[in-house]
Amino acid sequence: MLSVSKLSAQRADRLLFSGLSFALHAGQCLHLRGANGAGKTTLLKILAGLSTAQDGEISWQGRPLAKWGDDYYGMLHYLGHKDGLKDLLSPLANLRIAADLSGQALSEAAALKTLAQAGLIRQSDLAVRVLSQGQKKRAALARLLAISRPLWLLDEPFVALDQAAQKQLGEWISRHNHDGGIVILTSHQALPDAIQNVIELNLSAGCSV
Ligand SMILES: Nc1ncnc2c1ncn2[C@@H]1O[C@H](COP(=O)(O)OP(=O)(O)OP(=O)(O)O)[C@@H](O)[C@H]1O
Repeated sequence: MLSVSKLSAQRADRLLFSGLSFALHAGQCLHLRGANGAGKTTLLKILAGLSTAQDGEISWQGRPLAKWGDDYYGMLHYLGHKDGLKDLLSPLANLRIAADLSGQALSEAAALKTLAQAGLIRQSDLAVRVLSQGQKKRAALARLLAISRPLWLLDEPFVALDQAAQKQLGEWISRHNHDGGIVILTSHQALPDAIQNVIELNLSAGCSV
């Protein structure tokens, strides 16, 4: 379970949100909504342990993040606006290195199978720098399948994806929820139908779900 209690964030001289509280249980998906600049990315980064809140507490599995230390990073995938890929390496090499770094070694055959699921089999050996935006996004998203982690924090994951890839990502998220994983995502567009029982949190409007 991920629980957030009375969280507040200020950036520059602007209070983005305060008193933000919610709890997410295994299998739930939270859709963060709100106008440009409302603080969605800021909140995701705070939840990922990459940025600090002014006030409040976040706990994972009943334990405050401060007590988790670096072990917390092994619980989550954070996919931000930057895809986190090495431009000179191939999607295959990127995926295998990411898996190695996470301590979940991935054979070449398993990595290729994942890239096939991501629709990238023909591009698996090309340098990432020559891929299209959508293909780069697919290469980044392939990590979700290849490296098992319970918490997915996804910032605008559908941007740059074509209809088929959006539908497929919706199915991955649905399956992750079905397997007990938690997903928090931002999206300015409606979510694919496959994602069920979505909780919405509008940062422009309120602070609790
Ligand atoms: N390090 C920072 N220094 C100053 N201001 C910041 C910083 N980080 C974020 N902000 C400001 O905080 C506000 C919230 O930014 P954030 O990226 O969280 O918004 P968002 O809801 O994700 O927006 P969008 O829908 O446009 O992606 C913005 O006004 C942004 O300029």
